[in-house]
Amino acid sequence: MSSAPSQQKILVAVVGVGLVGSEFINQLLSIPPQSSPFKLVSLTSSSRTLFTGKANPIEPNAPWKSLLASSKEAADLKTLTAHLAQLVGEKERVALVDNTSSEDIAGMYPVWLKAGINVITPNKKAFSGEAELFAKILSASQASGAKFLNEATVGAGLPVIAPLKELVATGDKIIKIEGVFSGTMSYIFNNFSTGTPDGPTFSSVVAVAREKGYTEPHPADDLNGFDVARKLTILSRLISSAPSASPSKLPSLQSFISVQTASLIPAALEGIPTGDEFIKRLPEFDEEFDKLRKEASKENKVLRFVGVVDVAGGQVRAGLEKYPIDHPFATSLGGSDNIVMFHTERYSPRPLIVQGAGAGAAVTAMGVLGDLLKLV
Ligand SMILES: NC(=O)C1=CN([C@@H]2O[C@H](COP(=O)(O)OP(=O)(O)OC[C@H]3O[C@@H](n4cnc5c(N)ncnc54)[C@H](OP(=O)(O)O)[C@@H]3O)[C@@H](O)[C@H]2O)C=CC1
Ligand SMILES: N[C@@H](CC=O)C(=O)O
Ligand code: NA
Repeated sequence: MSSAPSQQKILVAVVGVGLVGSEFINQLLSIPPQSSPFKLVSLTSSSRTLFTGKANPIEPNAPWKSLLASSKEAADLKTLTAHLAQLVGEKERVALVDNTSSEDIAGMYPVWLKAGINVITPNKKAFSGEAELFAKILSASQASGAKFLNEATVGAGLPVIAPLKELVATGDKIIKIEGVFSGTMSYIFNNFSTGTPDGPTFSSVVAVAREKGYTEPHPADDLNGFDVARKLTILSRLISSAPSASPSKLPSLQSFISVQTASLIPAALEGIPTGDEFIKRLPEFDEEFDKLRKEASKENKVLRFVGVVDVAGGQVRAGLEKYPIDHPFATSLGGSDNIVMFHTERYSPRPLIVQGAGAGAAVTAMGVLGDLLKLV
């Protein structure tokens, strides 16, 4: 019996070796080499690049951190692009994994896709930024056939993008998507608002969330709701740009700034430069948040910071809303969980619900590696 012809391995270049990037590399290298469909050929940090070429890929037990740190090649996207484009020219399949949150790297996606390099990423910037960049990404991918996959941009490793693509591609009609999309906001309101009129002060919950590392270094970067607005932009554009999409009432978003976002930053604390000062002054506003909690409790409700893509109503919005104490947003969330409800023609009147950890290196890297496996 003749054995099946061995498949060409996909050559992988990683840009960004921080929290998610390092975990991603470890998960990738933990696939046994004999069964791995990948060869890791390049690593780039903010200062250095290591390019091994396909004959000499980075092996599972290689000390990749020190190899990268001691590389003589300075990080330079032009050179990296040339290296990778040359590999594609040799009829190899190449994937670039962007594990940064950099706008500059996001701006390179059209170039990479045009060159036939697949792009995999948890970085929200390209898909939630200027509409022109997103349009360039779509047309570059269509022209070359190279794919861009971004499951981990919404709900980290939770399946959100993939099921949404499948619902739309199989002809279901999305009526509304609503959810708790921010791990940080989830933690804050799961602890602040439990249905009772009293509880810990808002500022103390935010301070604990910061100590536990759930918030950005400057908590205003979570409380402004922009992270949620970016995730909603990604979902909204996915619905509108799907090949099978029919005209919808959804607004065309110029960027995540176009999302109606109700920031939780008190006006007097707008623009405070440091996280420390912000945390120090936040207690001045505890009474306002306490009033909101009491009002919700009177109605037997809790407060949750949610995002809504209301396709039927033609609205994309992020903000604080009240939910009955027996609603899944009140009963089933713990820690920094995300929850996403898809209300569709088929999933009606009961929605399709996805729930679980929506942040953290292990689950985010899993989402990225899962996307990479979709290329195989
Ligand atoms: N952490 C999480 O739970 C989740 C994260 N994400 C997304 O995953 C991505 C990575 O997040 P995370 O790992 O937590 O963040 P980190 O800050 O830990 O890592 C980002 C890394 O990118 C590097 N970097 C920045 N600019 C460049 C550049 N031009 N070239 C090469 N490397 C660069 C940074 O290097 P340096 O430090 O030297 O600047 C840093 O090591 C982000 O887009 C984030 O939004 C998505 C879902 C959940
Ligand atoms: N800061 C984000 C993490 C991933 O996007 C969150 O709070 O959900
Ligand atoms: Na996801």
